[in-house]
Amino acid sequence: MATTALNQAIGTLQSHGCFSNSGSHRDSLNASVRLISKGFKVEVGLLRRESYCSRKRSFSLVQASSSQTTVFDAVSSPSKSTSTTKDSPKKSNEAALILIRHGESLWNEKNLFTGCVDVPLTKKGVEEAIEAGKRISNIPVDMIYTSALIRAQMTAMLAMTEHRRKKVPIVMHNESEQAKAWSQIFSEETKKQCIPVVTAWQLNERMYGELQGLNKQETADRYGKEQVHEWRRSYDTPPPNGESLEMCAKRAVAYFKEQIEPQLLAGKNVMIAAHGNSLRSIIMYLDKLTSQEVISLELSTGIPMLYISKEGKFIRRGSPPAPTEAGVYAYTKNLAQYRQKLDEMVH
Ligand SMILES: O=C(O)[C@@H](CO)OP(=O)(O)O
Repeated sequence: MATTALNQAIGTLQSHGCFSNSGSHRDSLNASVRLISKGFKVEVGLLRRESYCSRKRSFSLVQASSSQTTVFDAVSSPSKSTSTTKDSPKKSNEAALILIRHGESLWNEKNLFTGCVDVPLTKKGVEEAIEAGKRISNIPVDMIYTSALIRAQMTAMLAMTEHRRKKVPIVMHNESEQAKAWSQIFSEETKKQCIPVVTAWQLNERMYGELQGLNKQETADRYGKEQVHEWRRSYDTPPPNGESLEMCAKRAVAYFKEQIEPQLLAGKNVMIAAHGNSLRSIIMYLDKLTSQEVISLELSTGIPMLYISKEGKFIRRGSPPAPTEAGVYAYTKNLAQYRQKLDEMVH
């Protein structure tokens, strides 16, 4: 294999802008993440919070370290207001966090290592994104973060076509002063009906180095199943000239802490559309998984997962099975009230 310098590759990455439904889920709609760790199996879903409780895990998190960016001022968000609004019935430091891995891409379909190669969704991926949107259609979304890659962006946009609030997701363009100026909105009323979409290369898929474009099965045949599994799932072994999960976490989790966590702490409801490994690293942080536990964390394409951010802690609420699932709204008073408002608006 060629010896491209990793730093060079990461530099390139900076310049441009996963849940397998494995195993025997009793309810496949309910399945979001399957974690098998050191001889015990934890299936996390809406109705399986007890699994995590039984592990006696604490969900407390480190407080966010930096202040909010000004990007979001371009489009106002309901939960920013201190008064009761249509979208956020009650001001609170509680917020919903939806994580979603992109729908199936053309290279997922072909079983090729994709990494930072910018591949679009398949028709099935488009359908998965729409289905995911239905499942979160009653959950408030004030801010959307996606990677710089089209498969995550398509997923976010397609999912939002199903949202009952019918706000318009608007991609923020802050790459230059001109881009910023040329994409301004001059109606406060219109701004209120928009959701800012922030694209960030830091949320990109892990850079897969010299595996990008190779067939996963053929690579396993050539280098051995164990070696390829280590490249794909271990925490600190990078694929040749690529990023390990640890390296991916350095940028993805840092971005989450610096940019996204302050939004959640301010009560904004956030959706993140990203990738198998960038999301694995974020989930590792949210759920305080060890480098051993994360090895077994598998994410399927197009399955949304919900967390509630409250008082600096993240509470995993699994994957909303359907928009009408009563349990979704039993999570918090705020979500129930939000849904009630949506019902009133629609009827
Ligand atoms: O090819 C990739 O970019 C990723 C996600 O599809 O693969 P893996 O499951 O090996 O992390």
